[in-house]
Amino acid sequence: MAESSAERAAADSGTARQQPPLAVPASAVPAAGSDPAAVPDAGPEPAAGSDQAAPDVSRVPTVVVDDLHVIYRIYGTGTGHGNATAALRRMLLRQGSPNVTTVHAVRGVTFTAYRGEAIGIIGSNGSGKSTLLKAIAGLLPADRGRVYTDGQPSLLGVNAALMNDLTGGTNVLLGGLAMGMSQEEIHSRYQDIVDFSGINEKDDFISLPMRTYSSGMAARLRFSIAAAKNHDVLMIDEALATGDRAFQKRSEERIRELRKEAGTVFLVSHNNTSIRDTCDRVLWIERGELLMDGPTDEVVQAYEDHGGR
Ligand SMILES: Nc1ncnc2c1ncn2[C@@H]1O[C@H](COP(=O)(O)OP(=O)(O)OP(=O)(O)O)[C@@H](O)[C@H]1O
Repeated sequence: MAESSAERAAADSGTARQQPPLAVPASAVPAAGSDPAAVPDAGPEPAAGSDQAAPDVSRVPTVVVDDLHVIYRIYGTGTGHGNATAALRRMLLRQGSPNVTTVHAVRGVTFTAYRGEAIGIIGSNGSGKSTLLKAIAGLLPADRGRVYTDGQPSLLGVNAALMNDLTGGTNVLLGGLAMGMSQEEIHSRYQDIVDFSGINEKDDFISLPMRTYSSGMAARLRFSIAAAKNHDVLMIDEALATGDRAFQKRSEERIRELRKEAGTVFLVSHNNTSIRDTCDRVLWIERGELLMDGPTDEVVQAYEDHGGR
């Protein structure tokens, strides 16, 4: 679980602490499962300290990520014996644990996010963007390092769980309750949420079970539910890529509003135009490392110069 109160953390650690300069070890190995061919290239050589400014004490920090490492452990690899029966048999025979493969998905990432910022996270496939968001949301434990957050971050991913057998309308109610809204609040926002999603534009789909929705429709509804509430920290994983252009425009507008309402928004996307339109700061992650952290134009330009799309 992510730890509480970035302010407390910043105070504890004396906010002005020097963040370690970014170092890309020469021995850096691509994380298993990532596609090295898809990595544009090693990217710009990060100048020590140039891309990770010291925390700004004049603004309110909402998320502090300090030398974060996340490692996935995949059990039973190589043997084909990863199921429960095989595990029980091994226990009964008092055999050791099966082979474990590790994937070091996030490697020493450090940054501070502030209230009012919209931060894009870019990088090639398998570079660690979603893993970083999940770790900030407290859904994955840190192997090393720390994450401090202000309030409970809400992760809105294309895989965010709603109940497929329930109607879109019931999911709006459940999603709202899960986010801590009162029944009255949900009822008063219900029509806005449905209209924003555009689910009912062609027919009364909101009365049908979500399993009848296309993946784009489901993603739009998830975004609309999550965006109905003002979040301290809202994290969006690729949601904008799923809707049509009109929905993307509405989402971008809503992200701008959420920013004005003093939250912090993280957006993971492969759509550089969305990132440019929505974010004022961008983190470029490659092979689990933070390669660049700076103003959107500079970072996206560098990413594109190195073949990123
Ligand atoms: N549940 C998991 N178990 C094991 N390895 C995983 C798991 N999820 C992701 N990985 C690995 O961690 C690394 C980072 O994956 P992640 O999904 O964070 O990348 P990403 O940058 O979000 O990718 P994409 O842009 O393709 O969505 C990859 O090498 C991936 O194979």
